[in-house]
Amino acid sequence: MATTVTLLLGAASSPGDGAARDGVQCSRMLPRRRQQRPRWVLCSLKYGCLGVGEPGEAGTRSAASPVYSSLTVSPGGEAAVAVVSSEQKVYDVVVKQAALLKRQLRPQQAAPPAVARELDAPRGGLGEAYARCGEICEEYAKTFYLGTLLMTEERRRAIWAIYVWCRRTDELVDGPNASHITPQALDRWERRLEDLFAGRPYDMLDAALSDTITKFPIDIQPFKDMIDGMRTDLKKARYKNFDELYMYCYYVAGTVGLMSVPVMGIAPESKATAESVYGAALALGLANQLTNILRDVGEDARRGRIYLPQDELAEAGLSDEDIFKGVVTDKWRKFMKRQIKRARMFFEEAERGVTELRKESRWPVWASLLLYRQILDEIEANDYNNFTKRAYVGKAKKVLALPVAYGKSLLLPSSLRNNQT
Ligand SMILES: CC(C)=CCC/C(C)=C/CC/C(C)=C/CC/C(C)=C/[C@@H]1[C@@H](COP(=O)(O)OP(=O)(O)O)[C@]1(C)CC/C=C(\C)CC/C=C(\C)CCC=C(C)C
Ligand SMILES: [Mn+2]
Repeated sequence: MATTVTLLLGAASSPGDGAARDGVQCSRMLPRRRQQRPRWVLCSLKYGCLGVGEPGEAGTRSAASPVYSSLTVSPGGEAAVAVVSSEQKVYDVVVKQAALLKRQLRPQQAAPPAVARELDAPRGGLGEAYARCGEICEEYAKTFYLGTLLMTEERRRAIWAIYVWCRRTDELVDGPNASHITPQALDRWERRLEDLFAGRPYDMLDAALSDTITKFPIDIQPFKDMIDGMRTDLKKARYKNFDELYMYCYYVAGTVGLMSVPVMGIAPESKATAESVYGAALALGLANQLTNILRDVGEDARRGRIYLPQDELAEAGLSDEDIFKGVVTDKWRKFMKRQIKRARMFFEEAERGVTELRKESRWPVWASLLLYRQILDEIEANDYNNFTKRAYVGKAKKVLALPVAYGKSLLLPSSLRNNQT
């Protein structure tokens, strides 16, 4: 699939001028609709094409010499239709989510599930469903679970319900029954999702999410997109370039950010636009997934999968065989440095948005950002051996991250600090 996906990257001097920010060049080739947007420039976040690497290094491209993508934009600057449509796809989801949030609308005014009436009953019905979601979340993601305890009860339960749905979706393709999962099974999972959004949950865990969507302006699209990502995972074991990888990362992880923002909520004092906060949430999902991919290179290769962009591997003089052999060479180190740099840029983009969330929601997000980002440091500390050594953040570092995250969660929204939107 040809893709160029964009995010909102803060205020720029004038719409559509391709301004550079933080050394990252922004695309001049924006869809018309975006060029008309006041005060924002949508910058292409295809960092592989936009200033990652040292000047003159392969893969470093700027707006001045656009080679945005081998498959997407001609040197003359005409973007292919396919590019715009992929780009537009994520952008449209972001805008739709932001609009729902601004109007505090529920996407589908589904009848609340029958069990919803029992919401406040501590045992049985929804009370039990949410409690079970909490237990699952605690079991799989302890630190994150701890962070959710700071949130209001309604928000915390909603995040647990979303977490559990994501975890179950991932288990379909990665869990013990994964070898039996067919595209048809994913189609059934999607119908089940539609049913729960229509107020017809199949089981108690679905009922929790079904209830959550009646309380927060959550749209079905990111959920459907995550299922699409899992479909991709079933049939695709190579990614031609960063465009393709970006789209995959959006599907399986960027979507999580989009699902979570309506629940986490934007701080009432924030001056940021909802779109920019969604952009940051998307960036956090992407950063996490890229980090996941870099950590798991060896493990994935043993399953016959290489998520790394094929064109960048070739540029670095590396082949699939090199990945399967798994020997750390200077070529590999150089390649990895570039990948890590890109992931860090997404984390940086995400950071700007975390402060815009409601105060009580910021801690778990900061904690997950800091902890995940440290995996990149660990890959470096392992001298880029992600073939046979799993980068792991030790307990002491994990514990230390929690007060740091808490401290950061007390910061004023950056839109108030530096007059950003
Ligand atoms: C403004 C702003 C920054 C807001 C914050 C938005 C936000 C909460 C973003 C969260 C981003 C996030 C945690 C993304 C998850 C990314 C991820 C690791 C996805 C994994 C996919 C599959 O990959 P793979 O199979 O390669 O990986 P494993 O080997 O299986 O690990 C996932 C596993 C998909 C499933 C995702 C989840 C189970 C996580 C769901 C998490 C939530 C709903 C809560 C998110 C909130 C916080 C604070 C972490
Ligand atoms: Mn997985």
